Amino acid sequence: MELVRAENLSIKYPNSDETVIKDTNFTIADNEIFVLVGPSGCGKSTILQALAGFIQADGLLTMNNETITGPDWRRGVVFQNSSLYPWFTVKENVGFGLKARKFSSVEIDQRVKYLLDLIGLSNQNNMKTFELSGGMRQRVAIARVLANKSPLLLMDEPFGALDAFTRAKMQKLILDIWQQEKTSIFMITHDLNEAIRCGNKIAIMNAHDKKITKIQDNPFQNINLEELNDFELEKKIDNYRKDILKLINK
Ligand SMILES: Nc1ncnc2c1ncn2[C@@H]1O[C@H](COP(=O)(O)OP(=O)(O)OP(=O)(O)O)[C@@H](O)[C@H]1O
Repeated sequence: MELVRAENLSIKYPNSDETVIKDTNFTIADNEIFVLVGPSGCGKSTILQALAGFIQADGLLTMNNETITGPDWRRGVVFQNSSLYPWFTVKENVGFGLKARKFSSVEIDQRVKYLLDLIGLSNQNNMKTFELSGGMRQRVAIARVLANKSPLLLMDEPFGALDAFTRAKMQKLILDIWQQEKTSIFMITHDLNEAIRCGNKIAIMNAHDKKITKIQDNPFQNINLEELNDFELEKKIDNYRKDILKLINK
């Protein structure tokens, strides 16, 4: 089932005459991980911001056939350095959105407990977030968004600030979460290995066209390249990566 549809989507920032995105088209299906790659400054975050409802776009942009007109709990956003509430505990940060939406404390406790288990931070539930490592903080940011049961997660370079080892663990976590929660994910990354490990679909932009120029199915989802011991498969993935790079650098 289709969740998001963008048709002839064009975007200008209110303070500028420049058209950043011009006539782009894409759809995101239910329970799909849609990864967007492209060179710096091509407009990836701009598309994410329109999806989040932070900026207005021309053309059609719908979720569940409703035009996106502003931010909404159904679209949860995770940034590279998501700010948590430093004076709140891990548990309070994760439950914050549900409290604001007036869920009962029993419901909040249940959901928060489940999510802390899922992200592997049950033992840290009473820690203040300034006491956590960068990777732990990003896990809390993801759980905070998941708490709302948003059907769509929007992630802008969510692991960009993390070391390679933590990053690989976070990619696995995202895949686990996606399987458990059946959510759709729109993710921006600069890391093609990350795109290949996480995406069902890989969407590509280049520096000139101001649009998504190609969307392809990813035949290699869930393969951790760090642990790969199959030379033939490695070669295939390498060629696939090179093809994507060609389109990015076009
Ligand atoms: N708030 C803003 N007001 C005006 N122009 C902006 C604004 N934010 C971004 N832009 C411009 O829009 C274009 C696309 O920026 P955007 O941040 O979407 O690119 P990006 O592909 O996400 O880049 P990066 O990979 O470096 O994060 C750039 O030319 C940028 O200068």
